[in-house]
Amino acid sequence: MSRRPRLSPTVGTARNLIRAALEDAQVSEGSLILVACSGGTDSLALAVTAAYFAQTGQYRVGAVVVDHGLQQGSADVAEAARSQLAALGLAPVEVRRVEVATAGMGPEAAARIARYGALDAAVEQHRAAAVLLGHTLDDQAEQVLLGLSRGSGTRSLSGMPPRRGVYLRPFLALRRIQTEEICRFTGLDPWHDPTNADPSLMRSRVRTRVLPFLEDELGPGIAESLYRTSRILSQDAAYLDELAEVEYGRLRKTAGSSEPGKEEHDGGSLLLSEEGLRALPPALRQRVLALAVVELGGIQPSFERLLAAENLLRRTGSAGPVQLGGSVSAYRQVRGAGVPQGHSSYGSLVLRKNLTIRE
Ligand SMILES: Nc1ncnc2c1ncn2[C@@H]1O[C@H](COP(=O)(O)OP(=O)(O)OP(=O)(O)O)[C@@H](O)[C@H]1O
Repeated sequence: MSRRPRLSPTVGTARNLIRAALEDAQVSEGSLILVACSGGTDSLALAVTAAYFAQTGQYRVGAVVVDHGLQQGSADVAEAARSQLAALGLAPVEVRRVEVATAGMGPEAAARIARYGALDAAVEQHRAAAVLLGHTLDDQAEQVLLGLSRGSGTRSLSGMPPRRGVYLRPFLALRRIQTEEICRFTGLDPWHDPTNADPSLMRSRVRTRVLPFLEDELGPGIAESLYRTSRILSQDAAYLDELAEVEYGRLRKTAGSSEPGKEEHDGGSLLLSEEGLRALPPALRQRVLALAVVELGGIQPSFERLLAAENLLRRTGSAGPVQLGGSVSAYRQVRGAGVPQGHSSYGSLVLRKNLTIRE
C-alpha cells in the first residue's frame, strides 16, 4: 500500500494564505506571479509554497532576486538563491543587479527604492499580475513597535498593507518560526542576512532584543498582539481616510468663488472653509489639512504642525502664517486685512506654497 507523503500543517496554512491573497486581489488563473526573493528564510519559504501553484497549473510562478551590490559577496548570495528557485521549477527566475544611490538617505531606504524599481521593471517586462513579498507577522510586529517608539498615528501603526497595487504580502499572518519550519521541511538552505543581527540598526535591535525582552517580561504573544493592533488600526485608518476625502472635497473652495466644493485651485494656494473645518472632529480636520498640503506638493505634516494650523481657527488666536509640511504654509484670512467682505477668501483658511515666513 502506497502512502502519500505527510504535508506539514504549516505548508498547508501557507498555501491557503497565498491562495486567499491571490483571490482577494482577483488575480486570474493562468497569470504570472513573481516572488520577490532575497534568498532569506521568509521569501524562500514563500517561493517553495508558491511553486505548488505552478505544479498544479493554476498560476505561472517566477521569481526575482535583487542584488543590491551593497555587501561583499552579494552576487554569490543572489546566485545561490537563483539556483534554488530554478530547482523549484519556477520560471522565469532572474537576478537583477541595481545601483543603490545612497545620497541624501540611509542605505536601507535607498536599497528599498532601488529594489522596488527593479521589481516594477520586472512586472512590466513580464506582464506579471502580482508580486509576492515575504513579510511575516514578526516583521509587522517590529514595524508597529518602531511606530510606537516614534509616537506615530493610526496610519503608521497599521503597519504594512497586505496589498498595494500588484504587491501582495500573503505571509503577514505567519510567524517567522513557521517560515523557518517550511524551509527545513522542504530542504531549502536560506541565506542569513548579517544586517539582521547588526546592533547598530534599530530594526535589528527590535528583532533580537526588544521583542524577546517584551515576551520575557509581559508573556508570550506580544508579536501576535502587535499584529492584532495593526489590523484593528488599519480598518480605522481606511475609514477615516475615506471620510476625510469626502470632507476635503466639500470644504475646498476655489480662489475665485465662495462656493465650496469647486475643484480647481491656482496651483500655489488652496482655500478651505473655516466654518466647515471648525465643525469637524480633530481626527478629520487634521486629515483634511494634510490632504490639502499633499495636494499642494508638500509632505505629510507632523502632528505638532497640524495642531498649530488648527490653532489658527480659534478666532481670538493668531491668524498665522504657520508652516505645514514641506514648503506649504497656512494662514487665516481675516477681515480688515484688505479683504472686502463677500470676497471668496474671507472665512477661509488659506494654504499656500512657498510663502516666506519669519518664525
Ligand atoms: N534582495 C531582494 N530581492 C528580492 N526581494 C527582496 C529582497 N530583499 C527583500 N525582498 C523582499 O522583501 C521582503 C522583506 O524583506 P526584508 O529584508 O525586509 O525582510 P526579511 O524578513 O529579512 O525577509 P527574508 O527572510 O525573505 O530576507 C522579503 O521577504 C522579500 O519578499
